Amino acid sequence: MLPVVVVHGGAGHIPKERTEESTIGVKEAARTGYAILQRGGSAVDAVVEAVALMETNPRFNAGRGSVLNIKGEVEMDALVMDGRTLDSGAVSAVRRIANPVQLARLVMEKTKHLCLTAEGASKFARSMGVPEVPEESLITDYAKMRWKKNLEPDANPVECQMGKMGTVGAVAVDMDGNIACATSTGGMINKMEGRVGDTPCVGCGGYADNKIGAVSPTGHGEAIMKVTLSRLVLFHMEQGKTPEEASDLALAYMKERVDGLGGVVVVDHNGTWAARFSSLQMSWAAAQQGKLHFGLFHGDHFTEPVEEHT
Ligand SMILES: CC(C)C[C@H](NC(=O)C[C@H](N)C(=O)O)C(=O)O
Repeated sequence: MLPVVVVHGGAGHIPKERTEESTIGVKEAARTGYAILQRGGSAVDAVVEAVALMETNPRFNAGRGSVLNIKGEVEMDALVMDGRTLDSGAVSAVRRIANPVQLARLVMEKTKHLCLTAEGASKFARSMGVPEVPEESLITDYAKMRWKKNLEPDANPVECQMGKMGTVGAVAVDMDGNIACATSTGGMINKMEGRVGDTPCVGCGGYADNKIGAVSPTGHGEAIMKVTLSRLVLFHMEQGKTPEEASDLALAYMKERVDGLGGVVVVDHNGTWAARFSSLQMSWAAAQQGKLHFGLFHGDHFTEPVEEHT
């Protein structure tokens, strides 16, 4: 099986001066995931490490750089799913950890549950030896500025969500044909305390099944949940659609039915991949057969060689 990894860095509007960094970030994540796959690493390893790298990068709305909730705090959601067994692990509204996706993986591998939330998730992190980090280490000046701006009485609710975006996600197929997905986010700007979005909900913020493929989405979480976007894409693939057709059908349905915009990265069990979005832009990158593909706006498809380790 020819390994492949596809990542996204969010479907929200990225201000012009930040697009370059976003593209660099997704390319780096795709390269990291691809190197793991080429060394014979698993699809789960590849998606978790690719996502963890983007969580650490302050340019994305996940881990450090997350958007703030209404109280000015960071509450993060993350999910990982293993398409071999349909096991998944998630954390929601978790605070003061650097890499929620790695904690989600521990939930999958070390507990009999699929999702841990808030304080319970923090306690579990401590019990696993995951270090607690100071809240301030996750908050960037940019996130603080957006938060303040959105608290102003005349703030425009649409504008509110613009400017600082970058939920992150990845899907991969490894050499053995195993498939996985992972997604991580700080959520929506100035969300209510305790708000849980699509990301940690299996079938919404991601799904992976070796028999079909895998999806990681980004977009307005409430809309994604209403249509269970990830599972909807896979449903269309089960009906014989290609990853690209299935993505476009599911995204069009979300737009028509609930007025929601977003994007997805997708792979099928043959290694065919797609990166599609109904929003204005989505930063994405894919690596397969010695080539790195990437883009940001509709119609973009740039390529460059990627190092092959054999
Ligand atoms: C405005 C939207 C398109 C921006 C997008 N947000 C998410 O994906 C948020 C995540 N799905 C949630 O609801 O918690 C982004 O970060 O790029």
